[in-house]
Amino acid sequence: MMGSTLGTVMFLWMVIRQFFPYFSDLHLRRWVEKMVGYVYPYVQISFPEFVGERLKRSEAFTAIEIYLSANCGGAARRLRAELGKDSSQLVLSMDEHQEVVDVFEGVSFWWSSSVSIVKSPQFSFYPTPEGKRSYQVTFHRRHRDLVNGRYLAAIMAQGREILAQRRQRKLFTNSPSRDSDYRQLLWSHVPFEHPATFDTIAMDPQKKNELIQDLLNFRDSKDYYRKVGKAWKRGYLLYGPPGTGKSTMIAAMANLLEYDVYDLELTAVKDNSSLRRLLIETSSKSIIVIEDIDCSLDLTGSRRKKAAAAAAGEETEEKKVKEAMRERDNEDSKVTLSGLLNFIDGLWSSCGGERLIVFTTNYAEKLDPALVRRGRMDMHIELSYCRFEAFKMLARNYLGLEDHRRFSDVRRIIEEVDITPADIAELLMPRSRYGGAAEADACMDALVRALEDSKAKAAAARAAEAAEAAAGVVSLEPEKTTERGKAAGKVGPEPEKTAEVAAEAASEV
Ligand SMILES: Nc1ncnc2c1ncn2[C@@H]1O[C@H](COP(=O)(O)OP(=O)(O)OP(=O)(O)O)[C@@H](O)[C@H]1O
Ligand SMILES: [Mg+2]
Repeated sequence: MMGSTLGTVMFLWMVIRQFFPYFSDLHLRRWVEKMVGYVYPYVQISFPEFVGERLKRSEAFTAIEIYLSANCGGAARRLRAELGKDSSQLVLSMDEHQEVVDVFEGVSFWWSSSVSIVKSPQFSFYPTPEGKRSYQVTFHRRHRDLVNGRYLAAIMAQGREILAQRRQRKLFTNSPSRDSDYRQLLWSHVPFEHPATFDTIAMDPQKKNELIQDLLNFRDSKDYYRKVGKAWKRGYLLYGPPGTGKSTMIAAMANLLEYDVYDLELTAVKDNSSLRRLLIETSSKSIIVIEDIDCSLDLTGSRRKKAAAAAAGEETEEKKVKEAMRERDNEDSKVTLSGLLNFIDGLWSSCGGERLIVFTTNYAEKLDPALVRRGRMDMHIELSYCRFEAFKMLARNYLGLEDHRRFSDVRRIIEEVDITPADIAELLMPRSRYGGAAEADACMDALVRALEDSKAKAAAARAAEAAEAAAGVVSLEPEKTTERGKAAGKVGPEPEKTAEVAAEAASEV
């Protein structure tokens, strides 16, 4: 039908050109278009692949591509295949110059894809595609309102949803910034494939649940943040000794919320404005991580300089050289505390939204209070040495053990010994591939031995420390020590009595 209409129009066109040769081309075209409008009631909308100056791929184009391949891919004769997530499945989409029909609320829409060859390749910094691809939709003009109101919105919504499911999450890191190259990418990325989940993290179960609830709440409270007028972001501070699972926890958070991870290396950032540029380039649904915040930023720089100046008189040569070297190292990076605070909750931090900012440190007490106050770091999470509940999770995870005869020994010792989950995990890793009960027994025995060892070592270290302290006190304040010795004599059991008790005990044996 469309063909016959077109034929009629072409015929009319030729007739018009013969009879009105004095019409200018422009007049003619306008007039013809008007005439065609009466006869040909169809409207066409075109969606080019690239829009804008930076040749950013149009979101509408991507959504349409996904929508069409999901809804009417079967109708097209020629399809294009790409490897999807995990490289395990093929994603099919309509190839160029194909036409399919989509029916929405009982109305037909003709979709076609086309590619026009770019004639003169212009000089450009960005890689230009070989041709300009676009999708066209044709529909009757009486459905214009439907298209504007519901049809395009439905396509965008469905396209986005499928894209989110299919999305391969990424782990980004910032490249060292250089002045000379404005076009270099700020972040480089690899696929994010860390397998950690909250099920495999050993920590106090109650704290873990609280954290999970907090994260899920955050993800679902877009409207709430809007209502109270806060930017949609949340800060977490993870602190604890090395090997207690801070980095693992970040991976688990990313896996729970399905966010991308931006691992920000502060020492590679030149100054505050580079920091801001990095922030702007992050997408929403992401976690921005700054590991070991106390080491990566000279937060106490000015104070240390003053202290150094005060103590300069007594300083040795060697100390001065060290100080100078550290100053020089820091010169490359001029990110300041106020720059970092602005990064976290300045005006720029609200662009995008749905972002977590996570800091990790081994020493929470070293950080500037301004950095960790509520509102900047909303939650402080301590990851600490392994206690019995956490140990049970590790035993279940690594050895599949719900219970074992050595659990009671572990329970007794582990409360007194500071051992990290990383150390325990290492001890519980089966040595052979097949595992089994004997393997589990061996692992548990090794663990108890290691726990006893470290308990003995800790006791020895404490004794040595006490002895040293006592010696120090003796050498510094001889009189006081003698007094204290006398006092101690009073508190402790009297010498004669002690001998009596010992004799009694010996006779009983
Ligand atoms: N709480 C935990 N639950 C399960 N596994 C853990 C836990 N803590 C540590 N591990 C294991 O120990 C290894 C080291 O942990 P991780 O790198 O997360 O420590 P960290 O706290 O980030 O240390 P650092 O302060 O040195 O960066 C991980 O591979 C992980 O398997
Ligand atoms: Mg770490």
